[in-house]
Amino acid sequence: MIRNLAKLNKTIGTRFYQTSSRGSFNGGNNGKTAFKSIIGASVGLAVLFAGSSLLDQEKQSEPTPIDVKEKKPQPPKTKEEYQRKMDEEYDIEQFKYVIIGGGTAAYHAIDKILENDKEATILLISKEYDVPYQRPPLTKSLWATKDDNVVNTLDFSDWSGKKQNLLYEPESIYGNDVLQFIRTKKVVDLHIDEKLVLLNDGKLIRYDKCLIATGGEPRQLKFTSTNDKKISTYRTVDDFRKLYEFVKDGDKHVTVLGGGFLGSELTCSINANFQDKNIKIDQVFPEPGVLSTLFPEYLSKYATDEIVKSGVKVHSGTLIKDVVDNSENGRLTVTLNNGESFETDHVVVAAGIIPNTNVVKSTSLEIDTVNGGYVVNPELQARTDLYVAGDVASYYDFSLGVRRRVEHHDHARATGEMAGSNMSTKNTPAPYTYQPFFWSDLTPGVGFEAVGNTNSKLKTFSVWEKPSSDDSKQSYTKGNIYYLNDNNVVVGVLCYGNYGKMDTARDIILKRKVVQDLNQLQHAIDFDEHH
Ligand SMILES: Cc1cc2nc3c(=O)[nH]c(=O)nc-3n(C[C@H](O)[C@H](O)[C@H](O)COP(=O)(O)OP(=O)(O)OC[C@H]3O[C@@H](n4cnc5c(N)ncnc54)[C@H](O)[C@@H]3O)c2cc1C
Ligand SMILES: NC(=O)c1ccc[n+]([C@@H]2O[C@H](COP(=O)([O-])OP(=O)(O)OC[C@H]3O[C@@H](n4cnc5c(N)ncnc54)[C@H](O)[C@@H]3O)[C@@H](O)[C@H]2O)c1
Ligand SMILES: NC(=O)c1ccc[n+]([C@@H]2O[C@H](COP(=O)([O-])OP(=O)(O)OC[C@H]3O[C@@H](n4cnc5c(N)ncnc54)[C@H](O)[C@@H]3O)[C@@H](O)[C@H]2O)c1
Repeated sequence: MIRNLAKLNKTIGTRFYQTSSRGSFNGGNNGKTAFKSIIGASVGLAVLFAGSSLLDQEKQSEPTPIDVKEKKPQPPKTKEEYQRKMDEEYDIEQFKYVIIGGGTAAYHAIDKILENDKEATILLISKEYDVPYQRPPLTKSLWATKDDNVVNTLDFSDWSGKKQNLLYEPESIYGNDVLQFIRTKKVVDLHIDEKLVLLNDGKLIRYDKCLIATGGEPRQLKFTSTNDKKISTYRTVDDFRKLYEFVKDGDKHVTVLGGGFLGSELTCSINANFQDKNIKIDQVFPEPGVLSTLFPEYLSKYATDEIVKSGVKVHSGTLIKDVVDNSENGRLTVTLNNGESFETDHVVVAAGIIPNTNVVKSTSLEIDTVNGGYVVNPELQARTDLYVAGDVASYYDFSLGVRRRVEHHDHARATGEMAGSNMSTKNTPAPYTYQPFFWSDLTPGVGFEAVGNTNSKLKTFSVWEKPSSDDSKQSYTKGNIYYLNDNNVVVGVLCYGNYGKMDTARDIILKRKVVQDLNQLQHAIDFDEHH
């Protein structure tokens, strides 16, 4: 914290916000960001810094003796006066906006607040060290740089070859009179009536409006070995740095537990980029194939076969029974529930996330007992002046007509923007009616964008482009998969290898048309030509 403040202090007087260089994507904000040039005087800067620097220190000043004869202490007359006295006594700093969590939803909320409110004072609190960054490249492009210095630069090229950096904005834009950043501190409670946030070091902060954007925590599994250097979860840039440092010199065996998005993407990226350095991977998961909660059975099988062909040893339909330290060779022994066992150097557990709903303890906030997460109204409020966005929000999906929770990037971006906008608008807050998309890339032939309810338990109808002669080896190159509910209404669409179709897919879902004859869907979405 002190180190951070020292760093932040260096930026005093700069008040310089950089425009993001990132491009736009389907449903994105067209690359526009309010982290833009705001150059001006640093009014109030000293006050905020002085306040922040006290966050980690005990209050040192002696109490001033009161002359009892001259002045009788008067009880506070108004709530505001009471608050002011309390804030002075306990060194409580006040911010117009307090954002809990330093991820994607938080970043986009701040961006909107800066756009709407020129008087904003914002405090961002994250339990991570790093300033907000995007997570998708952690399982994709960051592994493909062929530059071991990537752990320091976090520079990479995206799928189109465009140069990117993992951080949404450079460090230097945090820490000034408008935007403060507290890192490596956890919010442990919220007093909603008093509008107070409690940090794990005992400090209190007062807000006018607050956003909970705490995402989720990787599910931990218990094994006999408790060696947390060799058995890890994977969610943060720090997890990336550690795993990359571990595999970069080659000659290792890695076990990935999980056949969902994270386990499958990570397996494919490490395998594709480090196979030539003799990194061997076993992937273990209970489902019959990868991404089987999403892909129809035949496609999950195809994707799994592709991963096997790329050199990974896949154990589908299998659970890891235990992981034990092997004292003879310092490695780990993995035992499977089918009786097999093998030696490994590292186990990555990718077994889903648990939404972080542990920030409000002294007041009850409704938690969705089915989907998890804090229940919000259409304006993304859990209570007046308290908003929730991203992975941790349980919201009502207007176009699907169900309450749900979405654990994907575009939803975090869009709800972050919406919450930030609603927190700072002078107008009536707007409802979140957007239908977010998500995407994944595994092996070079396995990649897609999808929108809506794409649960593989639903009835699906797939339309595949006939492969050209060059593609003849690959069975599935480009296709559109439609997910239909019991009433034969399309509720989800997955465009496999067929990019830029999400708006058309959204329109189909929004129309809620009963599909009388599935062949009507044959040409509902065309195939793009440039890939
Ligand atoms: C490796 C990886 C790859 C992904 N790839 C894709 C992809 O390709 N496509 C896609 O659509 N989605 C992808 N996702 C999912 C997407 O990144 C998430 O849905 C998104 O990051 C959620 O954003 P969020 O802001 O809600 O939460 P997060 O980004 O998780 O941010 C939450 C932040 O809050 C902090 N925090 C939590 N509790 C507290 C507390 N009490 N006090 C202070 N801070 C706290 C956390 O440390 C974290 O910094 C990926 C996820 C991961 C992990
Ligand atoms: N604003 C948004 O909604 C949004 C969404 C996703 C990614 N991004 C940005 O994209 C940048 C790149 O991120 P990344 O490298 O982790 O993701 P990526 O390169 O895997 O994909 C990013 C986007 O490109 C699409 N895509 C992937 N492969 C494609 C292909 N072969 N042809 C056409 N489109 C394809 C994806 O569906 C996704 O929309 C990041 O800067 C990120 O912030 C923005
Ligand atoms: N492209 C993307 O959208 C993308 C990419 C990476 C990560 N993410 C997000 O990151 C988070 C983590 O991803 P994930 O793949 O871990 O979650 P997931 O829910 O997609 O998959 C979880 C996997 O772990 C397995 N699993 C769960 N409990 C288990 C247990 N007790 N024993 C053995 N296996 C168990 C499941 O069977 C499944 O294979 C999710 O929110 C995900 O949406 C998204």
